[in-house]
Amino acid sequence: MTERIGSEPVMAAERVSVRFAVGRGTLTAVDDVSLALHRGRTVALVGESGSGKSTLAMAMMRATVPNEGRILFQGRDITHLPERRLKPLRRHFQMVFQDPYASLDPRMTVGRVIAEPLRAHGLGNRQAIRARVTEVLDQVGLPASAVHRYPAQFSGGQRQRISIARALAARPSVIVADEPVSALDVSIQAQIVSLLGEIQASENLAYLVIAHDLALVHHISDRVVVLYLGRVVEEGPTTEVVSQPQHPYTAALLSATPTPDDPQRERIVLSGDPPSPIQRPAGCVFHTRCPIARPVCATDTPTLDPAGPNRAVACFFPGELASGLTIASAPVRQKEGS
Ligand SMILES: Nc1ncnc2c1ncn2[C@@H]1O[C@H](COP(=O)(O)OP(=O)(O)OP(=O)(O)O)[C@@H](O)[C@H]1O
Repeated sequence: MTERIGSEPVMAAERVSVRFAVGRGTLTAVDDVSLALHRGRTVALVGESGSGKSTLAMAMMRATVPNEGRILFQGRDITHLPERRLKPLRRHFQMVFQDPYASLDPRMTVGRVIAEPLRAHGLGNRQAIRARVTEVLDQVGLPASAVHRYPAQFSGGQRQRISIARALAARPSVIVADEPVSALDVSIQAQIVSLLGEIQASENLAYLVIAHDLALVHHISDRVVVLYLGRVVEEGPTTEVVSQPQHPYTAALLSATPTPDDPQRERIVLSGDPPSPIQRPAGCVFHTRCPIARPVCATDTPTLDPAGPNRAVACFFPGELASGLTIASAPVRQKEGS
């Protein structure tokens, strides 16, 4: 798939950093990350737990204010917009969460759940709201009669359809989906992925999909951004990143993802856990776990440099772990003390 993005992004993060004060220290959750969302396209944000995916998404949704950088919506800087001016814009960006059971209020009927954003934004009278609720229910493949029932009366997949209907109700332009299928049975996952695809096409939506591994990303995204300890280590068109990862961390993530066409793929087992985001390593953030790290990686920080059209990688030795075979022959260095 070639990437030809001429239009202005509907939403963008520009050099965003988010830090939290913890105890006496500072935790850097997101470090100088830029990302652009375009209508009709999906960006997948990938990384281990704690890599900063949700924090970045929250900053883009303006649920938090970044410490540095800018958030743009339709070209407008909304980074420091006060809530009263942000509120009318909020209907344009909606979220779908991992666990539809936890994210849907169990005391509300499905009708109320879906109508809630419409009411909150004053989008129509009772009759118009009812009509819209029926419309989005139909769009997600649920009967109009669902409005009278409660979320608990539905299966996991149906509940995720309800969450999607709720996100769609106010006709947003951006949907952030945080692990939208990982809580669902494998048999249901494909249905929800294809539903999200159909809805994206019919509504021309921009998606940001958060995922901790690359398995889902393959089917759902045009572009992938790989985060490690709050930094982008690699980004590019999904098909290219997945077939030829340039960063050893991406290669490691991919090696953990079984693919039917490459069952022989060797696993790169990364030694140790990610370092604490409070005490981030000097040099390359990944060097303490990197199987190909050299001395320079511990002292100098690689910048995110172009690695082909629409691709970028932050590594002094990009491409060294590009294929399963190379991975297998590369010794995995055990870090002392880990
Ligand atoms: N409100 C907060 N206060 C302090 N630290 C926080 C806060 N929110 C997030 N963090 C920290 O920021 C880092 C990034 O967390 P974040 O939730 O963004 O990662 P993630 O990649 O989304 O992980 P997961 O896949 O587990 O959701 C973590 O170290 C986390 O502990």
